[in-house]
Amino acid sequence: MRDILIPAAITPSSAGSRALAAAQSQLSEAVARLGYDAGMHAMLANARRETRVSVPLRRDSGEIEVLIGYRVQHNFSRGPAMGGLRFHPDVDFNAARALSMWMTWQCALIDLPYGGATGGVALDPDSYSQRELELVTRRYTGELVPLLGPKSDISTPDIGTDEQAMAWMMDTYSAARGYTAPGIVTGKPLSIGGSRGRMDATPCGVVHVAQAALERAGLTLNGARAAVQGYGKVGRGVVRLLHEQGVRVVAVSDRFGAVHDRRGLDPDRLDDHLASTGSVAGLPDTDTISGDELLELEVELLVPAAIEGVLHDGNARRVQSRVIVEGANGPTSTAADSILAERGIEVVPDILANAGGVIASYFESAQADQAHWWSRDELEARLANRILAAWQQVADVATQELVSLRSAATLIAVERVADAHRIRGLYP
Ligand SMILES: NC(=O)c1ccc[n+]([C@@H]2O[C@H](COP(=O)([O-])OP(=O)(O)OC[C@H]3O[C@@H](n4cnc5c(N)ncnc54)[C@H](O)[C@@H]3O)[C@@H](O)[C@H]2O)c1
Repeated sequence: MRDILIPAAITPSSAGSRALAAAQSQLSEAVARLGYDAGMHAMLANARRETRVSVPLRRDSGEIEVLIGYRVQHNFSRGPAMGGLRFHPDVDFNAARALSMWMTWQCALIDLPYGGATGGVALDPDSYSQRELELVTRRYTGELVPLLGPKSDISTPDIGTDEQAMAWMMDTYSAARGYTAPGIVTGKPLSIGGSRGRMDATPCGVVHVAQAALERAGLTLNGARAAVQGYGKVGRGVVRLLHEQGVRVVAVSDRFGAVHDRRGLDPDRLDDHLASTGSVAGLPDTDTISGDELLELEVELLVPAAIEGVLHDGNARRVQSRVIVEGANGPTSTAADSILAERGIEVVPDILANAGGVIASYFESAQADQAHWWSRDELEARLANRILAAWQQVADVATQELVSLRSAATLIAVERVADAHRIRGLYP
C-alpha cells in the first residue's frame, strides 16, 4: 500500500516545529475521537498549498539582502483562506503550517465561511526602516499575487504587521490587478474600507471568554488579578479592557522585560512609558521581574499574548493561575496542556480565545459587500454574541465528552471541516 501522507512525528528543533508538533497532535486526538480514517486524517493534516518566495530588498545602505517569505494555505473547503501576515525572525514553513491549520479550525469553530492560511517573512521588523518594511511588504505581495485574492486568500495583521502593512498589501495587489481590491486584506485603515473596532476586536474577544471562563471556575472578572504576557496589538488592548472591567493587572511583559505591581498597573502609565522608551520594561515605581516569573505569578487569570510555546513541560507545574486564556496562538505545548489539565487549571484555547480578530475580519468583508458600515457599538455587540455562542458550544461539548476546552473546540472545528470535505467530494 502506498504511504498515506500523515506527517511523521516531528522532532521539535525550532519554535515553528514545536508549534507544528502541537497542532498535529491536537488534530490526531480529534481524528481518533471522531473515528475518521487515515485518508481523512491526511486531508486535514496536509496544507493545500505551500509557497516560499525570495524577497530581495535594497536596504537603505544600498546593499541587497534576500529575505525569505512564506504563505501556507491550509484549507479552502469552507471558503477562501484567511489568516495573518507575520514579520518575525522565527517565521518558517513549520510555523506557517501550524498557524494556518489553527486558522482553519478557528474559522470553522466560529462558523465563518473561510478556510485558513498564514504567511510571513523571516525578519525582525525593529531592524528595518519604515521604507524598507514597505518594500518588503510590496515585494512579498507582488511575488504572491497569483495566489492571493478576496475569493481565494485574504490576509490579516499578525505579529510585526499592522494596518499600514495591510494598506501596502492592498495597494500592491490592486496595482497588479488593475482595479482596487479592498477585500484582499482585512484590518486595514478606515479610509480604505477598514472596519470600526477591528483593532480592538481580538482583545475584546479575549476578555469576553476570560469572563466566561472565570465564571465557569466560580470566579469573577471584577476583583480578579491578572498577568499579561506581550504588550502588542493583543496584549495592550487586553490590559486596558481588563483594567476597565475592574481586574487588577499585576504584571505585564514584552520582549524586553516584565514589570510587576501587586496594587495593579495603570494602562495610561504603561502606554506613556512604551511611547517614550519603546518598552514596558523599567516602568517607574514597579518591580522588575523576568518574563518567566510573570508566567508563574499567583493570579486568577494568565493571558499569554505574545508568541508560541511559552508554557511547556519545564514551567507548567509552577503556573499558579486558576485560568489561562490564550491570546497568542499556540502558547501552550502539548506536554504543558496535559500537566495543566492534571492540575485543574482551565486553558481557553487560542482558536476560541483570540477569534475576535477573525470575526471582525468577517464583519469587515460583510460590511464592504453591503457598502454599509456599522457603528462601533453594533460591531462590539455582534462580536460578543458570536464569540460567546462559540464559547457555549465548546463548554457544552467539554462537559458532555469530559474533555478539555481545547479538545472540545478542536473536535467541533475538525468535524465541520471534514463535513465540508465529504459533501464536496474529491475532484476529479
Ligand atoms: N493581532 C491580532 O488581531 C491577532 C489575532 C489573533 C491572534 N493573534 C496572536 O496574538 C499574538 C500576538 O500578536 P500581536 O498582533 O499582538 O503581535 P504584536 O507584534 O503587535 O505584539 C507582540 C508582543 O509580544 C511581545 N513579545 C515577543 N516575544 C516575547 C516574549 N518572549 N516575552 C514577552 N513578550 C514578548 C512583543 O514585545 C510585543 O509586545 C500572536 O500569537 C498572534 O498570532 C493576534
